[in-house]
Amino acid sequence: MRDTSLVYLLDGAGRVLLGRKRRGMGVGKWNGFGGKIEPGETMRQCAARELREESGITVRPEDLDLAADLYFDQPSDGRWSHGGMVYFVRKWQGEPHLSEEMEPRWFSLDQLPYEEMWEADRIWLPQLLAGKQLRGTILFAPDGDHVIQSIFQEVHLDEKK
Ligand SMILES: COc1nc(N)nc2c1ncn2[C@H]1C[C@H](O)[C@@H](COP(=O)(O)OP(=O)(O)OP(=O)(O)O)O1
Repeated sequence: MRDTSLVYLLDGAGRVLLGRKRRGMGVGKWNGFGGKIEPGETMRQCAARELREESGITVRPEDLDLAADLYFDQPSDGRWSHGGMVYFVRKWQGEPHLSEEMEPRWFSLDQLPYEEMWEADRIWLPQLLAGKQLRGTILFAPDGDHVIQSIFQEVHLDEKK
């Protein structure tokens, strides 16, 4: 699969914007906003486009703060393996709205719905929210949903804006 972006809005008042996926990979789960990179795009452009398409929110690619460089490893069917760049953003324009792909909702940072999120999120997302930058690999079980193993390393991520 093509590499993907994943964006979380932070409102500076202790809340994060998540979306409940309404179709495709991870349907029914709360997640950040994102999707597959298109030919000719940078990952930041992909992140800004996917966020706009899925929530109506507009951001400048250079306002995205890179937080993690992940690899979603699906050994039972390598076609689903892909990289995922995770960003936080604190400056945006517009109000989140329902789209074909996502139902947006603000959550308090101390009450994230981990039971209804991807299994490994509870390991890496709190670390990113605490200000760490991570590189990591998440190894999926053959069902493509449950996680067998995940490995994360704190790093300094440097990406051209
Ligand atoms: C551990 O696995 C995952 N965890 C989290 N938190 N997010 C994940 C995981 N695996 C994939 N994702 C994210 C990465 C992307 O943001 C989406 C998948 O992208 P999608 O398939 O929805 O891409 P689109 O281009 O939007 O799809 P369409 O072809 O439907 O437009 O999930």
